Amino acid sequence: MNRQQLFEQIRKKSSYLCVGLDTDLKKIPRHLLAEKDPVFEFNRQIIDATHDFAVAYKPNIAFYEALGPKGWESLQKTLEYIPADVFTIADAKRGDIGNTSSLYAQAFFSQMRFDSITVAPYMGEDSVKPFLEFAGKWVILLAHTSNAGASDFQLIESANGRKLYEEVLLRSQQWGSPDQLMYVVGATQADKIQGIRALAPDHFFLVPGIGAQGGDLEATSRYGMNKQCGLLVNSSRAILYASGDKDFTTRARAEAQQVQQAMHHLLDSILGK
Ligand SMILES: O=c1ccn([C@@H]2O[C@H](COP(=O)(O)O)[C@@H](O)[C@H]2O)c(=O)[nH]1
Repeated sequence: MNRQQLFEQIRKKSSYLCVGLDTDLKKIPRHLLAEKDPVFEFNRQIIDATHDFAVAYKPNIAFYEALGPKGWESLQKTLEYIPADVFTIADAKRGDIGNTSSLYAQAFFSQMRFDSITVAPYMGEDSVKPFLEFAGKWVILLAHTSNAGASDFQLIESANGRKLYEEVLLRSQQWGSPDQLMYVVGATQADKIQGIRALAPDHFFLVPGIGAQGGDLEATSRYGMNKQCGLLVNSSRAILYASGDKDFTTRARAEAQQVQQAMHHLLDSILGK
């Protein structure tokens, strides 16, 4: 899916919601554990309940890897089940020396056919480039993350006065265009988003941190939106585990719809109808 198509989906659904598929066997409703593949069954029902409010799904790969071969199988089945007009993100945070990165890219883009993958930028250009060589695919580089530890390294200032995350944003723009590169920018420190948008005016941002982490959707949107929206705002636990019982799909749907409604108003008020 290219940038224009992504924007068209955002306009069509009046939503820039990404539902995070962080499917945890300890948290899904008990009755699903009797299914042959409880993880896929949970995801299938969540996708059915939310896809009209979501423009992206983001399985966090850790939740599947942790289950061994069965987890990879559930992931593949989930990916195949996601409707073709919905953007897919492998939240894998990969990145290694070039030849290894090439194989990670092959795994997620050729074998598994995700639209995009999250990549850690800290091994530098040669670790990111192999992902960018896949035509039609997206790299989502970690820039300013939503966790408390983001300040440990990302806020360190170099001699030129730039913080590390600013350096990531500026340098990486020489490696790929806004048609293939997005950035992870956490919603938990909305005060930073305006400055980040100034450094990367045209790129999409994947924004985790609303919902369970308490980030601010309104401030994120007001400071972070560009003329093509430029935001995919993720919520995982708040939607997936809105109920741990048999009504989990109804509650997940209501939660996703509530976020979509807020996004609908924000899109209208920031971008116009
Ligand atoms: O900076 C980051 C980068 C990635 N994540 C991931 O997003 C989701 C958030 O889940 P919630 O349940 O909505 O808090 C999860 O997969 C994280 O690993 C992030 O939170 N922050």
